[in-house]
Amino acid sequence: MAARPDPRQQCGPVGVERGEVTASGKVGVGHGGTVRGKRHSNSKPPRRRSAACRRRKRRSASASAPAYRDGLPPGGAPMPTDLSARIGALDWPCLEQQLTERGHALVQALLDPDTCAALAALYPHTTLFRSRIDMARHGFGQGEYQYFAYPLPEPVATLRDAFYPPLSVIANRWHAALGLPLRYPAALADWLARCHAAGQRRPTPLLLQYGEGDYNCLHQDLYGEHVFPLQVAILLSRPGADFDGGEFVLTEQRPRRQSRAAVVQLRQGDAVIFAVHHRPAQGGRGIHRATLRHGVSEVRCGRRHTLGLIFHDAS
Ligand SMILES: O=C(O)CCC(=O)C(=O)O
Ligand SMILES: [Fe+2]
Repeated sequence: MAARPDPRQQCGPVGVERGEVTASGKVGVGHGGTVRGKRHSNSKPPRRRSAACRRRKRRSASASAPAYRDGLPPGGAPMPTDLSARIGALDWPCLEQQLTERGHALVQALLDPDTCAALAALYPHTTLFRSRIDMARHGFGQGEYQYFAYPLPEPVATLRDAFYPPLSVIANRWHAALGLPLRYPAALADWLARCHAAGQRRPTPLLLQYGEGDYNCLHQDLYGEHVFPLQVAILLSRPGADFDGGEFVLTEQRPRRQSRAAVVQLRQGDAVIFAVHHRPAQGGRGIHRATLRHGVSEVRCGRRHTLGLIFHDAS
């Protein structure tokens, strides 16, 4: 049978903008600059499981193999040897256009399933991490995440190193467009040296883990005065197989307008690049600052893991 043409907008061989669902509404207004902004109550009414969730629960109860391979040694995740080169070879002009027009861009199938599974399997290796956050305890949502400790394991270090240079070019153009004087150096080490000199020394790349009923409230990942304006999240689990629900959501607030929401449909191994807190947006009266927040809708069933790459370190 002939393959159906993929209606999604292509961004070169790897970067692809997948179809997205957008909606308007009053979401998260008025928390400009709030670190992990909008919070709400964690008490929820009892949930009715969908038939698909019930079927998955029965299947996973009888399955003999775990969803993820376990027991990888620190730094032992298999890394595609060409990962750095592949990131450099992405269609950056196309990704920049998407970022500048919408505040997010999608890179399809950046990591292969084995690498995703190996990364998710790092979660129980607590010695790899500097701290673990219970989201409900902080009012951030429900679920948990851990910040990696330095030295970052592979392929996390390579991913962060390789994404930074092309993103710094975009970040500098955004700053120029917004009339901000700060410019970012071309190498991650130089940017991190600036963060460290200002007391932001703790690594921020993180691994997130969600179970049934978990969610991540809309927030901004700000950890101090020094902010790199773009970040990356990579979905490590398989939607529809490892979990249902749990969609990556972004909201954008423009001056004097209601917020716009976007659901980015990620598949396992896809990376979404997005604005941490602001992006330049073209308005009727010139360029202004749009404010962004991101989060994850409720995971209806199963388990979802994500790798987050944030480029400023934390104080
Ligand atoms: O789990 C997700 O998709 C969101 C992760 C996130 O908030 C982050 O990487 O900063
Ligand atoms: Fe985040």
